[in-house]
Amino acid sequence: MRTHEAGPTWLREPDDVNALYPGLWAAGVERDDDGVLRVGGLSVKELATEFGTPLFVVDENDFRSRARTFRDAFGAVLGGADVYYAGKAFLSVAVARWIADEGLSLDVCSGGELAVALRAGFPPERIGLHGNNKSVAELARALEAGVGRIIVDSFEEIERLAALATARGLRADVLIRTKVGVEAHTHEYIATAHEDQKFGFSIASGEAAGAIRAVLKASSLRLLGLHSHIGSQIYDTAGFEVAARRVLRLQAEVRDEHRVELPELDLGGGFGIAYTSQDHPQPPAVLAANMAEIIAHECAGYGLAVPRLSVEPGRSVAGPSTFTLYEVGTVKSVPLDGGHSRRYVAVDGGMTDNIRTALYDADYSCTLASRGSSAAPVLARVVGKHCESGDIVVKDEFLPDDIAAGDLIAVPGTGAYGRSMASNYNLIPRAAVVAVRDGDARLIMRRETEDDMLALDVG
Ligand SMILES: Cc1ncc(COP(=O)(O)O)c(C=O)c1O
Ligand SMILES: N[C@@H](CCCC[NH3+])C(=O)O
Repeated sequence: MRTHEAGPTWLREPDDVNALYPGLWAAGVERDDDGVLRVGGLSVKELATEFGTPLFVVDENDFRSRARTFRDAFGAVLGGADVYYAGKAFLSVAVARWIADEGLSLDVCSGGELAVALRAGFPPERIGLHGNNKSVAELARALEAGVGRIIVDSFEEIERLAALATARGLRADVLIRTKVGVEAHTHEYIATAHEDQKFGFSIASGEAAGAIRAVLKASSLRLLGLHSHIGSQIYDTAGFEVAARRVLRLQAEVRDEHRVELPELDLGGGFGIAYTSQDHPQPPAVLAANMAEIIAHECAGYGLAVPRLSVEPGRSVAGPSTFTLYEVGTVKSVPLDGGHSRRYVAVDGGMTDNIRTALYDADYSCTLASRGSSAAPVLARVVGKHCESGDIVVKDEFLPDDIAAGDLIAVPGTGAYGRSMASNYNLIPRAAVVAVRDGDARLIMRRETEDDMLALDVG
């Protein structure tokens, strides 16, 4: 007897609800003979007991190995391209140290991210500072810290930065963020290259050419190159290719107008990852080879020297390394039309640790993590504990019919834009992050406490 309504077309009823789809989980995740999930040699039951739930569990070896894979894949093309890990995906002092150890550079986009990087002792010359509205204090701090590059995003910022650098007797290295006019295939809120959005200087309108003139005129700024970031969670490489073509055409125009060849080119991040078994991301080596081919071809066509390429992956390094561990509380069966029902499985977190489902209608998957089960699969919706009906973590997943309070559920692919976008809605303390490696678990971000929140309330 089917105990569920028909699922969405992408969701196939699994033969085995205990199966782990390899593309979704960090390399160190496996199930033991009792069906308990283990990561880096530790069971999720031990982790939940020691650190509580909800808990972000990072497989440190997996994170580091993805960082290295990007470094090596891009390091192997065009005479060596640089990889700036985008800290907005997830940044802590420990993560900044992993990134430094693995030989990557770092993209920060706020004073807070810069502060974490500096506290970690991250080499400032390997940091790039982004932001469409950097404050004077943020720009000043970046200059004083010796940040390697500032990616400018507006005419006002060019003036501000030039004045701040002049006042300090410095020359700041800058890239200009362009808007290439590509409609990236992703959710509207995370597409960043169409004309009607806040980031960058439009190439089509001539704004980018104006920004180039302004930077070249400012004696306290040195123009390293152009930058483009078309959006996030993108699988289709066509958008990156169009972006590369448009930016390089502009680069050729710069050479013709100003007689300068810009030495660098940054094509941003945005590489998609798998959130369900239906997602098939491109490996970094393929991304690197495709970009290199287009760049080499366009440069040859324009007679340009090939600039030093850099990219800024965030999600594709951090996302797959981590799962969120939740404890199940209330389970409800909600009757639907046609005699069907949906199982609502409520967990002890939700939209405060994962806003992506509510914000971008994102798909996630999950599994029963604290035991195996031979019960029949039922179509379930995993929801949180917040006062919103949109507080959904996993819209549709098959879970065993005997799922019950006290079970642990794990949601893979939550290392990017989960903890980094966490909130205190409903005054729920933000979740802890634990890094697991070779049988050791280390807290890298502690759980917030009620006292932390009460301390802010000075009324
Ligand atoms: C300028 C810039 N670089 C890099 C990234 C990282 O993107 P992702 O995490 O999709 O790789 C972002 C975020 O979308 C960004 O705005
Ligand atoms: N926060 C977005 C990605 C935006 C990245 C910043 N430009 C997400 O979760 O998918």
